[in-house]
Amino acid sequence: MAVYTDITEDDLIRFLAAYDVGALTSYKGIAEGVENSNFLLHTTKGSYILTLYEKRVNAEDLPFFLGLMHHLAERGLSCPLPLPRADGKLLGTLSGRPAAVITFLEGMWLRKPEAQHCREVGRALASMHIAGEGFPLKRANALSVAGWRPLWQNSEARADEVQSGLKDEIAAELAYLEDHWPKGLPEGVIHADLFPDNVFFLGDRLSGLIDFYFACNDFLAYDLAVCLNSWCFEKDGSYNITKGMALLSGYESVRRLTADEVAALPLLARGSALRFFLTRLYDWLMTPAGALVVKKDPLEYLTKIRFHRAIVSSAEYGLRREEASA
Ligand SMILES: Nc1ncnc2c1ncn2[C@@H]1O[C@H](COP(=O)(O)OP(=O)(O)OP(=O)(O)O)[C@@H](O)[C@H]1O
Ligand SMILES: N[C@@H](CCO)C(=O)O
Repeated sequence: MAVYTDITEDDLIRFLAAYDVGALTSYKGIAEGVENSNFLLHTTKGSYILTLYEKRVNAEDLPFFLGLMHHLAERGLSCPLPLPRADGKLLGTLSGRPAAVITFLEGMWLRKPEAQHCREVGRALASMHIAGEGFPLKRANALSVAGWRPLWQNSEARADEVQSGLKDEIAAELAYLEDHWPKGLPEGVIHADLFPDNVFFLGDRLSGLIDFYFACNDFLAYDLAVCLNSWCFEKDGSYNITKGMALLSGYESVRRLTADEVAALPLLARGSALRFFLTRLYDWLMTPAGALVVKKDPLEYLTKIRFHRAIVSSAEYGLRREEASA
């Protein structure tokens, strides 16, 4: 359960006095997520999410994340909105953490997504890329290729505790990606963490996207690679090409990939798999015993790195186009 910072009822009531949300009737910690502390609030006016921003969120980046949610919502994308305080600010402080109250998005995330859901996610991702155009703030991707080596250096010495041989394999993978990382692909605002637990559905209809706290400016196709990794593999580690085809064709029904993006997809997928491997490995090794969070398995992403390493052409992902075999 991701509640790193606890709150008291008295502090919460004082904090909520700055918002137009009515009186608090109940609240509870949310047993999901690994990054921030989240609470579900019920008040006399409705339901809200309270988020306390934790370790990986730099307070200076919060105006980017919160402003982006407004920008996307104004352009018709379904996502939660941070509520303004009486002083007009979107952020306050609670239990010593930056904190925001966010509108509650109806829906559930899918534990077992199918191909039709992958198609919906592809469409929503491309729509987000288009809706993000014109957003004036910028934020570099701290977890792209330049950020991987410092992350790796924190866990490298203990990597073989998780699996023998890991230290050498990841060192070689990282060096390869640093040397071959693509340049000059189309860029824009990306979500960067659009896993199934960040996409809500009502029945089979996608109802919205949440958790914009890794959003940044980077290659648009990198975002698609994150989704290929998080939506199109089965629990046994196998790639599901039907889901891959659905995701890619859903994306391309809204925004067509350029030939360069198609050619770069295997590398981007490798890089994205390494990024999640590295943050998971770090958390696996460094999260103190007893923390109220379910740690995620880094080895799931080692399997994906190996899969992408063997890919020769994006056609193998199910991208049915001439350029895919270029
Ligand atoms: N706006 C919202 N409306 C409804 N539920 C929400 C909303 N925001 C968060 N939640 C609930 O809180 C859970 C955790 O939220 P979120 O994914 O933002 O946390 P996180 O710690 O940043 O997670 P992650 O591990 O995905 O980075 C979600 O799975 C969902 O159940
Ligand atoms: N979506 C990430 C957690 C948030 O960074 C993962 O599954 O590793």
